[in-house]
Amino acid sequence: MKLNLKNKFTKELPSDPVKENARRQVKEACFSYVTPKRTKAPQILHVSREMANSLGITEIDIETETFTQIFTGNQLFPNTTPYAMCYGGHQFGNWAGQLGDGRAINLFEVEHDNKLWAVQLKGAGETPYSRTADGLAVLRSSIREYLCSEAMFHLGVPTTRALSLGLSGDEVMRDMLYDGNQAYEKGAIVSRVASSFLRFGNFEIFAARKDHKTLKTLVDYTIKHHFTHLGTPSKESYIGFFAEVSKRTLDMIIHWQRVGFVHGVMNTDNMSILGLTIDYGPYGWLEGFDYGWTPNTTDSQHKRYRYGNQPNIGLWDLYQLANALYPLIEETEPLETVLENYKTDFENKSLEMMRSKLGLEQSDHKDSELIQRLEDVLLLTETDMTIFFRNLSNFKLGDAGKGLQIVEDSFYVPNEVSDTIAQQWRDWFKSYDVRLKDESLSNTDRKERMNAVNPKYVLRNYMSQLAIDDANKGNYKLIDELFQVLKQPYAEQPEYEKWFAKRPDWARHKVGCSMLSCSS
Ligand SMILES: Nc1ncnc2c1ncn2[C@@H]1O[C@H](COP(=O)(O)OP(=O)(O)OP(=O)(O)O)[C@@H](O)[C@H]1O
Ligand SMILES: [Mg+2]
Repeated sequence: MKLNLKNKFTKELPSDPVKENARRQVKEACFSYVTPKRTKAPQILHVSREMANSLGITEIDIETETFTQIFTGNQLFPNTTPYAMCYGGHQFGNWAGQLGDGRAINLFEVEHDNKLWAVQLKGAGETPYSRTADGLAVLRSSIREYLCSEAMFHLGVPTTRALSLGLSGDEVMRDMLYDGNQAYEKGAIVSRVASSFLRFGNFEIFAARKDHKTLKTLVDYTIKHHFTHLGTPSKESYIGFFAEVSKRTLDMIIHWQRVGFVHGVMNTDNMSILGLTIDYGPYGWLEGFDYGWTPNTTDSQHKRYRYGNQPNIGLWDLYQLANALYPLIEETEPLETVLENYKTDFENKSLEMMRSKLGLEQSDHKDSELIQRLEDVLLLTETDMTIFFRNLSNFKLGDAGKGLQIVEDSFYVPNEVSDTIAQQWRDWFKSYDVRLKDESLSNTDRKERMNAVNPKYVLRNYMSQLAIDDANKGNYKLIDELFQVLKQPYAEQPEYEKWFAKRPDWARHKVGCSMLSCSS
C-alpha cells in the first residue's frame, strides 16, 4: 500500500511531551502521541471503496492482510506516529472541561488528488483522554457509524466519512441502556476520514485555560490549511473564520432538517470546525414528522437535541465558539453580528430548503404560510416524512382532489385521518395547486427536481437494527445491502423497493430503533 503521507497536524502543532499512555490533564498541547491497542482477532467486515479510492488505496490494497492490520490498529503504517487530540466541550449545556479523543486515534494524514485527509480509528483503545472509560467501541454502534457516515455523504450532507468497519475479536462490556444490565458485546473499530477532525471543543479548551498562545497557534493553523482563502492571521481573518464556521454549521443543519436526520448529541465537542456531521452516536432518522422527537434516551427529559431544536442548538454552540475566539479578537460586535446573521440566514435558508422540497422555484411572499400550514397538518397524525415528500412529487397540477390519495401511504394509522383532518389536507392541496400555477416547470420536471432533494432511501433506525441483529449472529450480508442501497438515495432502485417502507410495528418501541442511549 502506497500513501502520500502529509503529517501537518503533528508537525506544526505543539505536542504533549509526556509519552506514557496514562489518563491526565494535557496542557499547552493540541495532541498526545499514543499507539492503538493490539486486538485479538482483527477482521475487516466492510470497506467503502469510494473512500479508499479518494485516499489512493487500491482494490488490491484492500484485500491485503496489511490493510486489515493497519485499519484495526494492529500495525502502524511506516513513518507514522498516531495521536489523540485534546479538546474540551460543553455537554448538554454545561462546560465539561477536558474531554479529548478518548477512543479515537488518528493514524496519519494523506494528500491525494490535491485533498488533505486525516484518517483515524474509533474504538482503538485507551488514550490519555479516556477518563473512566475503556477506549473501545462495540459492533452495534460501529455499524451505525459506518453506514450512516457514508449514507450521509451520498445524500449530499457534509460529513466525516468512513473507510472501513472491522471487528477487533475482543469482547467489550457495556450497559446498553444504563439500567444496570451489563453484558459482553463484540468489539469493533471504524476507520473514518475527514479533512480535519477539529471540533469547537479543540478551541474552547485553550480559551477555558486562558492559554491564548496555543489558541492562536491552533486558529492560525486551521485557517492556513482549511480556510486558506481567508489569508494571513489578523483580526479580520479571525472574524472571517468565525463567520465561515457559522455559515457551514448552518448549512449542515439545514441539510439535516431536509433529510430528517436528528444528531442526538450536539455537544460542542461533537461540532466540527469544518461544518461536517461528526460522531454518529445516538442519532436517528425521523419516521413520523415530529419537531419534538429525539432518539437519545439520555436526553429524554429535556429533549435539548430534538429535531426542531437543532438549528437553535447550532447557534448556542456557535456562541460558545465565539467566546473561545474572543481573546484573539477582543471585540464583541463583529462576533455578535455573525450570530445575528445566523438567525436571519436560518429563516431564509430554511424557507429556501422547504420550497425545494415542495418543488417551488419562484418565491412568493405567502410561501412561509403555505409551508407552516403543511407542517401543521403533518403534525396532526403520524406521517412518515420520507415517504410523504417523496410521494408528493407525484402530484400533478390541477389535481388537488387527488392529493390525499397520493400521500396516503405515508400515514402510519390511516384511521387517524378523520374527516376534519382529511378536509385540512384537501384545503392544503388546493392552496398548493394554486401556488404551483405560478411555477413554470412541467409536472415531470418538477418531479425530477423534487426527487433530487427528497431522498427515497434513508438509513431508517430499524434498518440498522436489522443489520446489527444479523451481524451479532455472524451474518454481514445486510450491512452490504444497506451500504449499496444508500449509495443512491435519490434513485428509484426498484430492486430495493422494500426499504422504501414505513417503520414496521415491531420497531416502534424497540431498543436501537426508537431508543438509543449514549452507550456505545
Ligand atoms: N468507550 C470510551 N472510552 C473512552 N472514552 C470515551 C468512550 N466513549 C466516549 N468517550 C469519550 O467521552 C467523550 C464524549 O463522548 P462522545 O460519545 O461524544 O464521543 P465518541 O462517541 O467517543 O466519539 P467521537 O465524538 O469521536 O465520534 C469524548 O471525549 C469521548 O472520547
Ligand atoms: Mg463525541
